[in-house]
Amino acid sequence: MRAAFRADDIRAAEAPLLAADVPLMRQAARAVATRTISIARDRRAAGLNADILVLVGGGNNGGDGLWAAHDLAQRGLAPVVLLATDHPHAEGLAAARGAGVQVVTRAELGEDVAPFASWFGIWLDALAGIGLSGPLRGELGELVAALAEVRQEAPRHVIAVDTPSGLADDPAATRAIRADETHTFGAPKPALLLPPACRAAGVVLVHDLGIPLDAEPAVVELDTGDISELWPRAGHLDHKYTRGVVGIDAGSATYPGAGILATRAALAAGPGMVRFLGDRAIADRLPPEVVTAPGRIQAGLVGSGTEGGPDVAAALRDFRERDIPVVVDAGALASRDELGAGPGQLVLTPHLGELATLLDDERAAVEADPVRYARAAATEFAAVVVAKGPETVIAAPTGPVYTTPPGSPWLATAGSGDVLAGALAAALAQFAARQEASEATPPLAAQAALAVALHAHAVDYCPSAPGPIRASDLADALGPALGALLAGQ
Ligand SMILES: NC(=O)C1=CN([C@@H]2O[C@H](COP(=O)(O)OP(=O)(O)OC[C@H]3O[C@@H](n4cnc5c(N)ncnc54)[C@H](O)[C@@H]3O)[C@@H](O)[C@H]2O)[C@@H](O)CC1
Ligand SMILES: Nc1ncnc2c1ncn2[C@@H]1O[C@H](COP(=O)(O)OP(=O)(O)O)[C@@H](O)[C@H]1O
Ligand SMILES: [K+]
Repeated sequence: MRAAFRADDIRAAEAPLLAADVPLMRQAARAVATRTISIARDRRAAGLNADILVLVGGGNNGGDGLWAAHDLAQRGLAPVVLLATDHPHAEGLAAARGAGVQVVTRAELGEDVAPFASWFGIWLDALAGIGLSGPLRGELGELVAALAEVRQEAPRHVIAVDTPSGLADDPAATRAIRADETHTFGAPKPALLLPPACRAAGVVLVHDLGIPLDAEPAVVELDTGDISELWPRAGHLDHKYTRGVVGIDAGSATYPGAGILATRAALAAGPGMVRFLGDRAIADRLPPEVVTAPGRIQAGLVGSGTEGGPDVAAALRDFRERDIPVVVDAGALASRDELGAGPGQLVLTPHLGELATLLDDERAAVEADPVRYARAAATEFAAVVVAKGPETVIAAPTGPVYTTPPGSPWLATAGSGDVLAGALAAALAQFAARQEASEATPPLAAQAALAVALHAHAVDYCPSAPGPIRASDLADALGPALGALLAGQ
């Protein structure tokens, strides 16, 4: 699990340590310098340009950069500082100069700043961190835009100090120099874990520096370790009804496969029973352990492989009236009258195009800020929204936004969403059963995130991995993937 916190919360958590003269900046700089030395060594060994340019802005983020330059110089390297401010961190600048670091100012370079920066194979981006207020503006904004272009021209290694300058709280911010790695202090910042900004952060390495954070996280990223820890396990005294019963009404004459895939996925993801309550013709094509008789269920799935319509709306209404968690997928998302406040807890699973339709907006606008739209839909429909895309974000009306490490792009295959829908319903049924037994369970959005993480992890268990996968293999792979995680592998 990784949790990201808003800049204000990190600043508040740092304050007592700074008041006690804990040298946070020196520790941050040392971590960056140590990593930079190893990158420089590797690049030199590979015959690549290993000259180091430290981009320095006016706040403490620039201070980190200056102290890193100092540390690098003390350890025998020859970094150059590009000072992009008239108000540099005074102590840091004195230390860097004292260690013999060459300092060039933005003003001296004028129009030549881009060609100058292009001479260097390694950039440390210490222009701005969590002190950023709003989107990058003015000269700093122009500099970042110019350097972002240079960065694309030739392969070079960019290390972002705390954040790629320009990114902090807002995941929709896009003006930044794309980093290969981001060394972030205290805790990740929201933009480092959420799309689309996270694509500019590269690998995010966290140096906690002993900063104690007890605010509510803005973002929680759940991974396979959390599945091992939190996914319900069968206990000695369990029977099939205490392990969770899933009800599925999915598939149609046009798309029968979706009902089959969702059901196979639900079977593989660990519940005590799966009831298929949809089209009889589909039921005849399901594995023998699927129960087709009606009866009690603890979570439902409706809509995969359908185009909506009165029957789908009626199925959704029926599931809701049972007052259980219900996964609302594909065609069922069009049943507007059945969404919104009422009995049962809804988990909507739109891809970004469906999310745009749900909110009567353009797909491009949703792609530019999926988190905001997921939250808006969660609020409008009083639901958990699983906004599916290259990165999937999960939002309830309040509380942290959940996400998972990005999955393999091979997940973008027809039927993959049906598999996810089945896995989600299976997860919700199992957690609901645990809740009935008065056990503590994670919030619904976290339960959904665990299913999303399992879906992505199962790619590795498909027979064709690491190559392209088929959704039916993915459905079956959920079982071995989950089994290995529960066994602690
Ligand atoms: N609080 C601390 O002492 C610690 C802070 N650390 C570093 O300090 C950073 C925070 O430092 P600061 O609060 O001084 O701020 P930053 O250094 O992040 O940013 C301030 C600079 O950005 C400029 N700026 C702000 N908003 C802008 C905008 N919208 N457009 C253009 N320019 C803008 C300001 O004029 C200023 O030059 C962290 O990100 C981290 O790197 C670390 O050294 C660890 C300890
Ligand atoms: N580029 C990508 N990288 C990783 N995962 C992706 C990518 N594109 C799509 N996915 C995932 O694949 C699944 C596709 O679901 P969906 O769009 O509903 O497809 P379908 O309806 O064909 O099953 C979602 O879980 C989504 O997050
Ligand atoms: K930075």
